[in-house]
Amino acid sequence: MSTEDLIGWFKSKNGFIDTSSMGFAEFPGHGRGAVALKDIPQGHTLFEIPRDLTLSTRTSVLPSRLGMETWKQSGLDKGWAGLILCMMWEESQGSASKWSTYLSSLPSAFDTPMFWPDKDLKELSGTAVVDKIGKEEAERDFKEKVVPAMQSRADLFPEAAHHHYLLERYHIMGSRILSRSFDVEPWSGDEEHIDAAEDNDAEAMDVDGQSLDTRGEGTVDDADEQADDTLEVGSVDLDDEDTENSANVAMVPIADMLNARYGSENAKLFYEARNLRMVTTKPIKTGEQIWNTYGDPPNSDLLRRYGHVDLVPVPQSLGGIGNPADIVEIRGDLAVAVTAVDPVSLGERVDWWLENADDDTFVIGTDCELPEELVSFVRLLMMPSDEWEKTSKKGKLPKSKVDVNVLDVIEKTLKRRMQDYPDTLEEDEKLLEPENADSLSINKKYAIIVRLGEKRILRGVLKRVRAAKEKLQPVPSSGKDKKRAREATDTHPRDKGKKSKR
Ligand SMILES: C[S@@+](CC[C@H](N)C(=O)[O-])C[C@H]1O[C@@H](n2cnc3c(N)ncnc32)[C@H](O)[C@@H]1O
Repeated sequence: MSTEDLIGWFKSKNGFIDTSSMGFAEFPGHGRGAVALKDIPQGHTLFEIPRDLTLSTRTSVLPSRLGMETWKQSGLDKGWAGLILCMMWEESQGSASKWSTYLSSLPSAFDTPMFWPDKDLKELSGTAVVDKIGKEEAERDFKEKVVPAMQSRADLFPEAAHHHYLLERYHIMGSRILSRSFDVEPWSGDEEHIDAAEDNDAEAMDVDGQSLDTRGEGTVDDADEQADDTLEVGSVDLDDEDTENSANVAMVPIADMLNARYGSENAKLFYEARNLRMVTTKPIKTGEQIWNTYGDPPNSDLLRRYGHVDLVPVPQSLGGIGNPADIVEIRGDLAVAVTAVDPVSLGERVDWWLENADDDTFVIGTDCELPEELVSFVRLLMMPSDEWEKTSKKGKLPKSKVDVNVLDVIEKTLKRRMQDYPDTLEEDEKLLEPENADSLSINKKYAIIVRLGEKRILRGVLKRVRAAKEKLQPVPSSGKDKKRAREATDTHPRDKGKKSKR
């Protein structure tokens, strides 16, 4: 499907696109993307998509054909199963579907870990990607929600169209949603606002208090101020329980052809009553790529959802090149495993924490700062029994104050976390050196980039923890003193607490 055919279809369905300002081109390594055909000022409308041209469970007629009761009973109103079924069904309608041209323009092959062989997936061991791929959950939804709904209505899903409803197609549609959908909330403006927009199409619409001409230059001074009115590609990772948000997940033709790179956004999609509007948020020079934002996620999420990673300049301590949005996740149970408290009390403390803090994973970013919650959690695990009793009664989380013993447990936790990766940081750095990197497959290279980003954060935070420990407890110079210092660090706070009580 050529881009011209897609644009022709878009215009025929009342979409607007300023083809004098923007075009589409292949960008090596990025696939297709949008390009400025002339200098474009900030606040310029690049294109507008009528809301009824977005494809969601709200706009497809399938849910009403199936009957809303059956739709809900089958669980198709939760998660992505409903939208996937709509997309498969619309595709099966051929040219009778409003979205036929659009659907045939979408990719059917993906580089995401969902489709990686086990050998490549092993390269991601220890990273935040592995547990979030969701292949089994998708297959369960297919079996439990989609197949029974289809079997109940042979009139809507005839045997002859069987090939549109294979598990393989289900995964492809799921990946299209993962990498290209937007979270499109219904218009929440009051009736008056909608009427005004209906009455006078040429009237400037108000977006977050700022006026934008309907088709031309506007006054988007600060995109950040407008964040609430803007949409990001792939902004929804759905909880299976979430009914309301499921209906918001929408495929948005043309808007999903823009690429994104960390900190590069120069255009954004804005909500309006009847349309979604892509507006430049910065001046763009002729020949430059027009970038949307995917919300600047860490490389682990970029790889999982979109199949690529971002590499931009970062401080030397983080390797000089990487993704500033990278994170490393520390599961609370690692801290529990390295804390020597009696198991009964430990279990009670963990349950109490989960009830009161609702956080079983701690996230560290590229600033390599210790999360306050992790410090608070470790303090909770380590506090003497009498203090624990008081804390549990008060229902207040411990202060995130560090001492040598808390830092010691955190250091052990971080070291333990580092062991989740089969290879060391130094081995990974070596693999990415130019003389070795060329022989790596793209999957392996991306996996190394993701795990190295996480490991460098761990190294950074470990360095900080050790420095803080040293500051609190300077290492004495004589060998004898060193031994004593080691013993003091290793002393468990419960013992310390008992000692101070005596
Ligand atoms: C919303 S689509 C954008 C349009 C897409 N390039 C196409 O050819 O249709 C998202 C996909 O574009 C590609 N992409 C976007 N930004 C990229 C980047 N910075 N580097 C590499 N690939 C990128 C990835 O394959 C991603 O899954």
